[in-house]
Formats: sequence, C-alpha cells, structure tokens
Amino acid sequence: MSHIEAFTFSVLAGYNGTIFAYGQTGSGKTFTITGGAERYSDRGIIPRTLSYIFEQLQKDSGKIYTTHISYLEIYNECGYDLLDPRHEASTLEDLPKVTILEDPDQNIHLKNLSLHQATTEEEALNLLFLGDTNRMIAETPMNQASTRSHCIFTIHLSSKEPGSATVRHAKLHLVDLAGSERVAKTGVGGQLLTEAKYINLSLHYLEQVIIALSEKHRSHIPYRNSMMTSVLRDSLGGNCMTTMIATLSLEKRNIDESISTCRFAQRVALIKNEAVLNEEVDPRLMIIRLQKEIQELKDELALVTGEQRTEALTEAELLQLEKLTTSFLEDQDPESRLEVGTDMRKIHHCFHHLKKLLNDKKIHGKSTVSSEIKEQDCQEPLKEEEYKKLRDLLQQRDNEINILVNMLKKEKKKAQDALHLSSMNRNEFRHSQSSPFPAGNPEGPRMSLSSAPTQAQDVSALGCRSSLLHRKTGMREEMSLGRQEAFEIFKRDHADIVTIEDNKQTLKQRFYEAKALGESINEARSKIGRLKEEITQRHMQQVALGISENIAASSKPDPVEEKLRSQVEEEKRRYKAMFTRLKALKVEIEHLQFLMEKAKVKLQKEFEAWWAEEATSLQVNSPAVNALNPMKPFLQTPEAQHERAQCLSDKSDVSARKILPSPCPVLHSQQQSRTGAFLEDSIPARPMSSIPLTGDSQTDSDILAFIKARQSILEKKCLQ
Ligand SMILES: Nc1ncnc2c1ncn2[C@@H]1O[C@H](COP(=O)(O)OP(=O)(O)OP(=O)(O)O)[C@@H](O)[C@H]1O
Repeated sequence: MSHIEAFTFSVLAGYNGTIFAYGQTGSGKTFTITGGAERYSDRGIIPRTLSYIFEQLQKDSGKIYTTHISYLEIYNECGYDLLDPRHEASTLEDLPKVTILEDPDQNIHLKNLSLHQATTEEEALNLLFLGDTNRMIAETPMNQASTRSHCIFTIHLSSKEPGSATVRHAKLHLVDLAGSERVAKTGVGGQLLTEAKYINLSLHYLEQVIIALSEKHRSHIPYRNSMMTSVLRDSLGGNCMTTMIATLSLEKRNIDESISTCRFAQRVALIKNEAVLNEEVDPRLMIIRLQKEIQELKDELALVTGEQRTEALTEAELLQLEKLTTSFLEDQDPESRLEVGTDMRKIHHCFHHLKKLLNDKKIHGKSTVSSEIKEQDCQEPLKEEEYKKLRDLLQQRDNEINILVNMLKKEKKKAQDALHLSSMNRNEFRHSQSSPFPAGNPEGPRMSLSSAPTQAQDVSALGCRSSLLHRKTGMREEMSLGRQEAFEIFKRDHADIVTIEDNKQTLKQRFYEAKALGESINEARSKIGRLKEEITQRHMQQVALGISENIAASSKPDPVEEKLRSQVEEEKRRYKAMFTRLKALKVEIEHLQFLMEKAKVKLQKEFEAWWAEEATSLQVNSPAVNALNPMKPFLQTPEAQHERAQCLSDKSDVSARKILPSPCPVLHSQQQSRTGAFLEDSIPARPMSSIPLTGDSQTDSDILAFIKARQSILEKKCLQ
C-alpha cells in the first residue's frame, strides 16, 4: 500500500489529515500537490487521492458516506474562496474575504468559505479544476499568486453506518504552501516585498507552531498568529495525521534554502500525534432515542402513581378544571388556591383557560371603546377641511403605489432580460467552438463516455468556464478579425503550443482507443447475450427430447452446455477487463481535457495581457510621437521587448515567455532596428496621427490589426 493510500485509509476511517508541501519557489510543490500541466502521468496528490477515496467509497457499501470539497487561498494573510461563483464577476480583492470564527470550544469555523458536495470523482476533479482556473485567472503578470499564496484543498468526509446515531467526520487538507525563500535573498521591493514579508511571517508562524507541538510540555500552541495556522489548527498536531513533503531545488546556488528546508522537515518529523476519531451523534437519531426514553419514563410514572395517563383529558375532566379556575378567580379570599394535583396536563389546561378568560375580557374592553368612538363619529359629521386632507392623502398613497408598481415592472423586465441573456450565452457557448480555438478540435466536444446528465453538467461547466474567462480577461465572445489573426500568430509561436499539440494527439489516440473499446464491449455484451440464449434453447431442446422420448432428465452434465457456459465465462472476463480499461481511459481523457482547458486559459490570458500592453503603448505613443515615427509601436527596442518578457515571465515558464511572439513577425532585435531604420528611410509612411484611436476597444482593436497587417506587408516587401 502506498503512503497516500495508507493515509487516505485513515481519513476514511474518521481521522483528520494534512499533507503539505514545503520548499522554495520552483522546487515542485504545485507539481507534487496538484500535478504537472502537461501529462496525465504527472497528476499530483490531489487527483490521485480523490481517485483512491472514491474507489474505496464505492467498494464499501456497509457505510453511508458524504463528501464535500472546499478550496481556500491565503494571499497576504487574507483568505479567498477559490470556489466562490462570484469569481466570475469580480477581481480577487472584491470578493468577500474568508474569515475565521472560533466557537466557545475553540473550534474553528470559516465564514465565506463554500463547501461543495461531490458525489463522484469527476465532480470532485471538476471542483479542483475550477479552483485552479480561478486561481490562475485572478493572478496578473505582476502578481503570480501561485508562487506567493498558500492553497488549501480540503476533502470533508462524513460516514455513518445505516441506523447508527454516530457520525464520523474527517477532513483531509492538501496544502500547497507559498515559496519559502528568505526576503534577503529575493532582493525585492514594493508589492513583492510586502508579499514576501507576509509569506515569511506565515511560514515563520507555521514553524513556531511545529516547534511548540514538538516540545513535550508546551501547554500553549500559538495557532492564532496567522490565518494558515488557525485554519490548520485541528489538522496540525493533536488530533491529526500529518505528512510533510519537503521539495528541494538541486541547483548549487540554492543550497542554503535546501538546508533550511531539511532543517524544517527535521523539526516536523519530531512531532508525535495521537490521532483520535471525530465522532458525533446524529441529531435525528438522537430525537428518536429521546422519544423512546420519554415513553419509558411515562410507563415508569404510571407504574409508580398507579394511574394510567392517556394522551388527552376527558371532556368531563376539562369542564371540571374550567369550573375550578373560574371559582378560583371569583374567590375574594387572597389566600385561596387552585388545587389540581401533580398532573401537568391539568395544570396546563388551567393556565390555558386562565389565558382565555383574560383575553376575552381584553377584547370585550376594546370593543366597548370602539363602539364609543363610532357613536361619537355619527354625532359629528366630518368637516370639509378634514375631508380634503384625507382625499389628498389618498391621492398621495395612490401615486406611491403607482410608482412602486412601475419599479416592480422594471425589475421584472430586468430579471427577464438577464434570463434571456444567460440563455443566449448558453447558446453562444454551444457554438463557442467559435472561440479562438478552431472548430473540429479533437478535444472540443466532450466524450460521450459518461452518462447523459453528467455530460450536460460538463457542458454547462465548460460553458461557464469559457464565459468566465471571457469576462475575466475582457475577451469578447466574438473577436474582431484582426484580433483573431493576432491570436493565431501568438498561439502558433507560443512555447506551450507544443504541449497542447502533443496532448491533442494523445487525446485523439485515447479517444479512438476508447471508441474501439466501446465497440468491443458492445460486441462482447451481445455475444454473452447470444450464448445465454443458446444455453436456454439447448435446455429447452433437452427437456423436449426427454418428454418426447419419455426419458428422465439425465444428471450427467451436457458437454455442449458446459462448453457454452465456459464461453460465457470467458466473454465475461474479457468484458470486465475491457470495461476496467475503458474506465481508466475515461479518467485519463478527462484529465487530459482539463490540462488542455488549463493551457488554453493560460494562453488566452497571456494573449490578452500582451494585447492590452500593445494597445496601451500605442495609446501612449500616438498620435504626436507616431507622427514622427510611425513604426515605433511595432518595431520595438530590445529594452521594450525585455520589459515585456519581464512582465509576462513567471517562475516556471521563463523559457516559454521569452519566445512570446512579438507583435510583428518574429525578428531579432538588431535586425528589427535595422529594418526599422530602412523602413523609415524608404517608405513614405502615413503618419499615425491620421489614424487616431477612438477609445472604443473593439474599434481600436480593428485599427490596430489593420496597421499591423499593413506593417507586416511593408516589412515583407522590404525583406524581399
Ligand atoms: N518532479 C518533477 N518533474 C518534472 N517537472 C517538475 C517536477 N517538479 C517540478 N517540476 C517543474 O518545475 C516547475 C516548477 O514547479 P512548481 O510550480 O511545482 O514549483 P513550486 O514549488 O510550486 O513553485 P511556487 O512556489 O512558485 O508555486 C514547473 O514547471 C514544474 O512542471
């Protein structure tokens, strides 16, 4: 049994667990916890754990399990819900922050962190993917949150045996910590310095908690110092199984960081936990138990008092009690008492009757007052002035009602429009193979392996993702032609396209394999059916033969039937093997689809960033500057190119970003400046000031695309 399997096994048994990856930036924490972005075989601990958990849940039919998922990101000591649907409409900073609440028993509750039920592995993986996409979309080139934020993916499991009142709860936190490098070494300033300080501080507090936990006689563990330690309070030390994965960089220059990571790992290894089961009683079953107890007590009481108390008092008893109450009230003696014995039903009825008498008296009193008023009204007719006042008031109220009705109508129309729009968006998504990715992608339509409802969910989930991306990146559903063209070039020259193409090929292969397997499975199924039919017919023949020849049925096995049976068994084995393979293929295909979706989101995001940057630089440079140098926005200086690469680069993809396409066909900087000079000399360029930007992004994109196309033709001419 692998470590993960053993670990998740105890979570299934009801123990809390945490697996966290600790190490410097780029050492492989995300790769370990979530997985690599390229191959199915690179999937990380989260998808593998989910796969194992759901496999076990399916096997164990003796218990009822419920699984929920939450995904929390901690950035600069603020918590964000990565599964908050509002991610679609807001930036990270606008989302409600996840806050920590502590109950009197010092249990931690997280406000604004949503829990999502996942009934299958696929649903859980969808949530992981959604969270990862939200995380990626929320980050900007200047804020690579994945490096500087902590992420906690939590699987909440509850289990109970049918009929039992005891429910077991367990949480498994899978934590991808921010990079652990020291501020001094990173040598950064501004926003990055603030982030680095927060990271160092939170990792420092995590270290303090770990040290405190490893010291035997420490009574106080400083969990409250940071959000991370507060969230992991019940899953670090104490009642929990904890595993730390230390990730190291093998480069020599990182030796200090590697030693510091190993030291930390050593301290973590000293903690000894005594995990206990998290059990609690189900309230519904508790009620049943208490009702039973009440009945037992009633029986006991009846036995002691010798009185069998039925549910209700008789009519005569009730009348008697009411009489008693009335005479008690009428009795002028202040010492008088209402004696009804120790029967609670009788006491309650007396009180009830008392209340009734009191209320009747009150109402009677009121009605006397109102009849007095009526009499007065009749005597004095309304004065003209008062009548006018009341009429005005009535008119005023009428107006108010009209205004409110109009407002209501408007709101209703708005809601209807929104509904209409969302249904249009859905339709657009159906055609949205119109996105920058050409139609007929092998990875485009989801495979028809899963059942129909799941497919519908998948499609709507993908639609949601697609529109989410569009809204987040500001990308329109319909790109202008120029923009589409630019995107095609951008995509073609992007380093990730190799991986995307590879995955596309693998996906195609897997898809064909799955299709072939599906056909073979169907064949095997029909063959089994045919064989069974043959067996039945053989039986009938044998019986008919016995009847016609009047021979008693032979106890000897029929060799033909035996052969047919062994063929059925063989086909069943084949069917099972193929089915298992198909299931594995389905998981692999889905994972590959996730990876490709992720790569697409990344590509579109980077394209948008690059496009926005180009548009800004064009705005800055035009019109006055461009009047002097029309080519300036396109023929960039090496410094400008370097700046862009810097801006877009991230820890993992430096090499990829370095070869991001420049807005003009790729030219080396020297060549560019030479060509630029040549163009300036030779082309009677129209000043850019004659093509002003409009401020409307769609129109400006078209203008930009037109200029680019023109410039590209001019360049081609010059190079010939
Ligand atoms: N075991 C591995 N095999 C292959 N590639 C790896 C492995 N570990 C990490 N990588 C690659 O190294 C790069 C950095 O890894 P990763 O993003 O997981 O680092 P990290 O520690 O999570 O960094 P950060 O702190 O910035 O989030 C990625 O491109 C990843 O694919």
